[in-house]
Amino acid sequence: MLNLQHIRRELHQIPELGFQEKKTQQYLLKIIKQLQTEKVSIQVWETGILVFVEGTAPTKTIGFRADIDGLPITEQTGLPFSSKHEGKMHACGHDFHMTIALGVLEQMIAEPINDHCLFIFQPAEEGPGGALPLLQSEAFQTWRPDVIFALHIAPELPVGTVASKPGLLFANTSELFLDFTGKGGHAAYPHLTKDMTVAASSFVVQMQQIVSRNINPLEAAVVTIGKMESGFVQNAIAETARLEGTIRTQHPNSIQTVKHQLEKLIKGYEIAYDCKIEVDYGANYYQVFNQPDMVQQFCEALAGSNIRYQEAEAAMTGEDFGYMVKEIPGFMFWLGVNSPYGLHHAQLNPDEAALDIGVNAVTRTFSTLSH
Ligand SMILES: CC(=O)N[C@@H](CCC[C@H](N)C(=O)O)C(=O)O
Repeated sequence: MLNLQHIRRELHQIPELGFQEKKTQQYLLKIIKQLQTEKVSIQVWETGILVFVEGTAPTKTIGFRADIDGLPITEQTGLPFSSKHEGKMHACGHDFHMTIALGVLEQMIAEPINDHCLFIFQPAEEGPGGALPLLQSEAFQTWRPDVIFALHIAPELPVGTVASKPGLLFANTSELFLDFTGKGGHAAYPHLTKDMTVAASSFVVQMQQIVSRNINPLEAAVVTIGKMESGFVQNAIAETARLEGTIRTQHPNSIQTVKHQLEKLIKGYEIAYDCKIEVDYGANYYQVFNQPDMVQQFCEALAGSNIRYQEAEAAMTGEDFGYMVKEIPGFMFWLGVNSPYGLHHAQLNPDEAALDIGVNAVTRTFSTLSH
C-alpha cells in the first residue's frame, strides 16, 4: 500500500515551475508503474501524465485532474522536508493534489468501478497554463473524459471539511506585466531624467481606481501588483521599472473592461512621464463554473462518511481547470487542510491528515458518478 505521507513529503521537496516538471514527472511515473496492471495505460504529455484505468462495465470515462507545478517562492516553513529547489515551493498544495490522485489511483486499480477512470497529472497551472493545450492535445482526445472533477486545498477550512457550490467558484484571470522605460541618471539631477520608480509607483496607486470607478460594485474584480522592480543602486535614478500582477473578475466581460481602462491609463502615463510602457497579459484563465447537478452528486457521495460538506463562496482565485469545465461537465471542490498561513504563503503548512480525507472524498465521488 502506498505511504501517502512519504510520497507527499518527497514531492514537496522537488517543486518545479510550469512545464519544467521533469523530476516530478519521473517521480510520479515511478509510483504509477509500481501500480500498473494490464488494465492501466499511461501516456506522457509534455511534463504531464495521463493514466487510464479500464472500468468493469463502462459507459463513460470519469476524469480527475491534479495539477503538478510549484511556485517561485522561497519556502520558510523550516520543515525537515522543505523544498530542495532554491526559490521554489509547493505553496499552493499541488504536492497534496498529486498525492491524493495517486492514493485514489491505487484504490481504483484495487477495486475498479464500472466506468473508465482517467487521472490527469497536469503541468503549469500557476502559469503559463497547461489545461488548455492539454485539452487540445492528441493524447487527451484518446481518452477524453465525459465528466471531470478536481480539488484544491483550502488552508482556512478544518481537516475533515470540504466545500463547493453550484455555478461560479473561481474567477476569470489575466496575468499582467508592465515594462516602463524612461531615462536614468544621477540621483541629484532628477530634472535631467525620466524617473521610472516614480512613474511605476504612481501607476500602481492610480490603477487601483480602475475597478472602483469602472466595474459594477456588485460584480467583483481585483487588480493586484505582486512584484515591482526598478533601479540598481541607491543614488541613481531608475531608467526602467517592471510591474508584475494579475487581474481577476467574476464576470468574463469585466476582464476586457479592466484591460481597456488600463491601456488608457498607460497612454496618459506615457505622456505625463515622457516614457514608454509595454503591456503583456501573459496567461489568461477562464472561470471555473461548477455544473450544479454534479455538485449535488458530490454531496450524495459524501453521505454516510465522516466528511462534512459546506457551501463555499465564489473566490477570486484562478484555475485553468476552468477551460476543462467549459468543455466537459464537471466541478471543483475545496479540501480543508487547516493551515494558519494561506495559499501562496512561504509558510503554508497543510495538515497531512487531510490526505486520507481527500482520497476518501475523491474515491466516493468516482463511485457515485459511475453508473
Ligand atoms: C488556485 C490558485 O491560487 N491559482 C492561481 C492561478 C494563477 C494564474 C495566473 N498566474 C495569474 O496570476 O493570473 C492564482 O493565483 O489564483
